[in-house]
Amino acid sequence: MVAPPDNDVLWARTLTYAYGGSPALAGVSLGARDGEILAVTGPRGCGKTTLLKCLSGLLVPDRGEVWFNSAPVHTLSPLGREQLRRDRFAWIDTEPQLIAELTAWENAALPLMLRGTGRREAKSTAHEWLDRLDIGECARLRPAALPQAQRQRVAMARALASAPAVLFADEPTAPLHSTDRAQVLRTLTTAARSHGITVLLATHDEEVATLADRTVALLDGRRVGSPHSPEAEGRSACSVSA
Ligand SMILES: Nc1ncnc2c1ncn2[C@@H]1O[C@H](COP(=O)(O)OP(=O)(O)OP(=O)(O)O)[C@@H](O)[C@H]1O
Repeated sequence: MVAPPDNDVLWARTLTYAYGGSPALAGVSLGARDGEILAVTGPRGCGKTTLLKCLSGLLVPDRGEVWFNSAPVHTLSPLGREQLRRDRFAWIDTEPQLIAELTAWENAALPLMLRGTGRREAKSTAHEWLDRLDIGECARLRPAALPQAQRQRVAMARALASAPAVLFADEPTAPLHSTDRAQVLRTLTTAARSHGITVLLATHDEEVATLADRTVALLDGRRVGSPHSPEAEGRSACSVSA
């Protein structure tokens, strides 16, 4: 078995995935370093979402491996993957997925409380992040009372409040107005950098990708414009062994 490089928080080798026989990923390898913002780019349907789902344990690849902090993800049980997602990962979807019955701060605090953080501490952390994302005044409102751009900020606050090791963001600013997009993205990337959060950012927008440290481009489920194996990405210091 090939061991992942030490300085990669997330590492994947030759990921292959098909939906009912229709291929979505065909042998994608990559590594994400600790605290890095890595953009996954490519046209619609090229496999960005599927790649993020395989990396985060939402999907199990048909073939290939995923490692998080040098531990295999692809061999974990469904419960093990669920715990990993709850305790170490966060996800921001294109459409904000909030709980309608909860207020903005309760939504943002929920992942922390699910991990066992006390209500008072979770509330205070949630309020801090809502303030940082300029929606502090919406803290007591329910999602239905907020425009979509504000709901997406609540979803971002929820993801960041849980201080994940890895944040998966799937076209997170697509629903935002273009004037809002740059500011929200900058807030997101600045917050991730200052907290050492690794971000996997799927986007078809080249401008969004410029905020990342590095880009992995996909086309038809394959990597393009770069080596196909993470071993070939110039990381001789983290040599792998058979
Ligand atoms: N649940 C599904 N069932 C069947 N096919 C799917 C499913 N999800 C994605 N696909 C197909 O798999 C391929 C890759 O889709 P994926 O959503 O990963 O790409 P993407 O780059 O994220 O696209 P987009 O930018 O539109 O979200 C596409 O051909 C898509 O139609």
